Amino acid sequence: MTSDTTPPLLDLRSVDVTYGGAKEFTAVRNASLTIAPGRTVGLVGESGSGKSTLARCVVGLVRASSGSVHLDGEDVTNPRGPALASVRKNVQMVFQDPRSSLNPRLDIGTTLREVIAVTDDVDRGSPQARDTAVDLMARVGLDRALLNRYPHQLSGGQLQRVAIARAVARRPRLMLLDEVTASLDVSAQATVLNLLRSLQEASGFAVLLITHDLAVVRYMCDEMVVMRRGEVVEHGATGDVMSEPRTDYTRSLLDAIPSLGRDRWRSGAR
Ligand SMILES: Nc1ncnc2c1ncn2[C@@H]1O[C@H](COP(=O)(O)OP(=O)(O)OP(=O)(O)O)[C@@H](O)[C@H]1O
Repeated sequence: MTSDTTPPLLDLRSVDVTYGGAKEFTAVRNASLTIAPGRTVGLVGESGSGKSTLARCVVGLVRASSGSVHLDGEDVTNPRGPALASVRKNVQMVFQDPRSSLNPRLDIGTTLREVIAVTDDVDRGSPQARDTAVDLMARVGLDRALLNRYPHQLSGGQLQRVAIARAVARRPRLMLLDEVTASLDVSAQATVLNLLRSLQEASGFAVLLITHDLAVVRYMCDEMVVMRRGEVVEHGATGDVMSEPRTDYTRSLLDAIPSLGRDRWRSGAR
């Protein structure tokens, strides 16, 4: 998809993230990571290894205490001003629980049109915004009738598709997906994973996919990154890392993949 000479879309260099409080704690330590345009990179590691913190640092939700983050060659470390605008425009993050990331007081149409208004510089009540919202619903495989419903009236899988539609509306170059299928049943997982693949094929955004489920990585990701205790301990082509892990830690994670993993989602809706 991309050649080795393609400059990275995301370039983290020696990033530390330290949480304050009574006892300081370094959750990410000397982490370096590049993601080329259009690539799908899985980020795995045991609970508490720093995966979410790393992603949150990229979007500016937590500060890097040292190191740097570059997006498309631009320094967006601890973004403010133009750097923040650049991150907001180019990077979208989707979280595990769509119920807590969508405003319960807004119907789905309003939620989408608010984002469309900002992205496309149109009035949120304009016919253009309405048409784009309808188009987005079609792209994520949801009935347009759901535009008039509120979050509590949708299933978890439907809500996650709305959250993805809202992220896609910004036309990001990088999507950070933090356990987006963890709260879904296997059928809804299949729908969301296959949806992400088709959206990515159509739009070409890169993905950093955080998951505990290595079968998801095997199904979705060109590359995988392994974190342990805040450090990046392995990064390579998914097939290479899975067939020849360089650390015992990665080997132990791989041993935990359920045997049915490989083709669990192939028959899912696309
Ligand atoms: N706001 C915070 N303040 C203090 N410590 C935090 C904060 N958020 C996370 N941590 C700690 O930082 C470490 C890394 O957490 P993080 O959520 O990044 O790990 P993770 O790999 O994403 O874990 P999980 O897979 O369980 O989501 C953990 O020890 C966690 O307790």
